[in-house]
Amino acid sequence: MLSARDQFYSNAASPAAAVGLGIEVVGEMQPVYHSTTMPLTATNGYDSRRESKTTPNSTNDSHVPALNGKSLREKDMERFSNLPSREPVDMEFNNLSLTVNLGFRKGSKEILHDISGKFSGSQLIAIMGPSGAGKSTLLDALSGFKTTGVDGSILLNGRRRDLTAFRRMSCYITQDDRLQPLLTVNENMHIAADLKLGPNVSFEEKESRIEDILLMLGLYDHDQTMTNRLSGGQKKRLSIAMELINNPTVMFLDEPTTGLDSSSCTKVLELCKMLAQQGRTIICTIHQPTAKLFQIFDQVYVLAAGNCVYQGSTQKLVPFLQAVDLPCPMYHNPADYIIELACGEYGQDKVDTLKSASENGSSLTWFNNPESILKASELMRKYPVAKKTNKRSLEDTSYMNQLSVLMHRGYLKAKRDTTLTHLRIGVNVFVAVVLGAVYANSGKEGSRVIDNYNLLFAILMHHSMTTMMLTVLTFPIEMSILLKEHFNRWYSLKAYYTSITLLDLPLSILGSLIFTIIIYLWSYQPMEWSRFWMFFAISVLTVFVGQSFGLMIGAWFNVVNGTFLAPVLTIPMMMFAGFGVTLRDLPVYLKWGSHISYLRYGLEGFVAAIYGNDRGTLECEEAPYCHYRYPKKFLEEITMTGDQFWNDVIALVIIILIFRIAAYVILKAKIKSVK
Ligand SMILES: Nc1ncnc2c1ncn2[C@@H]1O[C@H](COP(=O)(O)OP(=O)(O)OP(=O)(O)O)[C@@H](O)[C@H]1O
Repeated sequence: MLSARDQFYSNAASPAAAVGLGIEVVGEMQPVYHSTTMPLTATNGYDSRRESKTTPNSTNDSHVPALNGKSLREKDMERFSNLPSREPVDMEFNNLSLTVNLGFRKGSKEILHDISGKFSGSQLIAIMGPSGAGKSTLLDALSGFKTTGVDGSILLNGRRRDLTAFRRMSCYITQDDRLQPLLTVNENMHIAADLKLGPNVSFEEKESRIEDILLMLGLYDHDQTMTNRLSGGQKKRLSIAMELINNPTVMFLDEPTTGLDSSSCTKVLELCKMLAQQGRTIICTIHQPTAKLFQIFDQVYVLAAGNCVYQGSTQKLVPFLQAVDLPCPMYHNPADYIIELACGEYGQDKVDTLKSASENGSSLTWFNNPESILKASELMRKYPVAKKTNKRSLEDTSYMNQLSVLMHRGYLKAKRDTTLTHLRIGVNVFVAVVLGAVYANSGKEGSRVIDNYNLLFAILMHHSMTTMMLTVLTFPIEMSILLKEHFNRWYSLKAYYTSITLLDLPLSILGSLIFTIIIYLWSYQPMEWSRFWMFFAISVLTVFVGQSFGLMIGAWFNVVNGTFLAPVLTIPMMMFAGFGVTLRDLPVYLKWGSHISYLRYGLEGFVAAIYGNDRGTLECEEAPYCHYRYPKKFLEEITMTGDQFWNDVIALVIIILIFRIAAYVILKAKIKSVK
């Protein structure tokens, strides 16, 4: 058999050119179907126009794909009875271009070049194109995920897109499934329902909506399965299911079929098709669909290096290619062929031909029933101006509801991730035992004051470094989920941030308490309750400082850079703490460092707890010469006064607040920069 390229060149001049998928075009584009292959027509494909005109209760299912032996619509339409129906949304964009900044002094780059297009309601639309053509960029621009550098107009039902209102009715499903791995399908669905529907919708109503969606998406039998055990296709369907809870009208899916086997691809796309038939506008990017998958779409929008080379129905792609004298070779998948053309495999002039034939997306000629497509002014007349809402927040539920649901989710995650929970307690016990064994009784013995001082510094490093590194390593993983869920309006950044701050408190306090009890008793620090609680307070505050510092780094950098930076940035803090070099001996031009070093305040606080408050003479049982029998002498030597405890506490609290606020600002900026 000839290759597509050979067929292309041999067919180009042929009077009766053969085109793909068994459709032969004879003379004036009369399709003749090859008997051995399936023709791509409205009779057995998807006639989206007919679909969109039928009512949800229509029983005309002859052309609706069958899933598990039953017609999709027959089986599933009524299952969505719990989702209120919505007006379909027609999306139109004109002269859309998107430019990205390449960085300082590197200029900018235009990725989308003045493209136009029209995506009608109740349609499943594919944005296709070779790698790097700009599919994801177009999806980002249309969904509002990217707003910087976007030029041109985007209309919804004929009116200029109001991004806030649009985001309330749309959702974005990312290519990678950003799901909570340690929650079951049912738990994930309930969390989504609680965040999106709030406490005013009864549990029963949420449950029945979840049941409907899981049944429809074929996940009902897996509702008790942990998400990390789901297959790729099931994860994709769960991502869709969670967004369906609040019944979006427009859904954007970035490469929903990537990484799935052909059967899962078909299932996911058939599902999208059904969702479209229910009145939604479903827009997917797809790399190069097989002929079977290609048929499922109602409409395709093909990009080549940021330009539109075809826009129209799937069925009309072959006639379009024929019309522009680039007939699809016989037995060749038209989807493959248009991608090959878009790649420039047949020459750049062909790309230009396609671009001008499709008028860079302005032409509606190749739509099904182009004459029935409403113009912007007609759409404006048809759809009244949407009611103005005074609600300022994008989220559907209150801050308190978001916070309590996120706290519940965090609790479930901590309960499931027993390894990490046990590890955190275990590490505290282990380090306390090791240090206790090394520094046994150093707290009461006058001849071992320096040892005890070393112990205090070791404790400080343990508290700050373990929590800092844990946050640096785990937070970036959470970031991707945060970006998706926050964009899809599940919760505000404020609610998320408060929840992660509060969630960690119990474990941090418990870990510090266990550590403090072991080390305090084993190293025989002064047996006074007040000193014990002072010691514990500094421990907890150091843990919080380490965590906040880690959060700041984790919010800014990825795991690799963060893991490198966190310890490196700690070294100057150690230097300025007054350990090794006393604060008195620090060069004048470096004195400022001691004021910003949280380790200095931690160390000073520990020293105040153990040797401050006029502690009496120390025992000297182990050595005849006791240089530091009098704690005051030791304090003088390390240039500390021992009465700064409350100042140290205040300084640590201020540093925690500064780090926390900085981490929040970085997170906010990061979310903005993605746009
Ligand atoms: N922020 C950016 N800075 C520089 N170039 C960018 C940026 N974002 C996208 N691009 C470039 O824009 C082009 C289109 O990218 P996009 O991710 O939209 O392509 P795509 O069609 O989705 O590709 P793929 O199918 O491989 O995912 C690519 O050449 C990409 O390198």
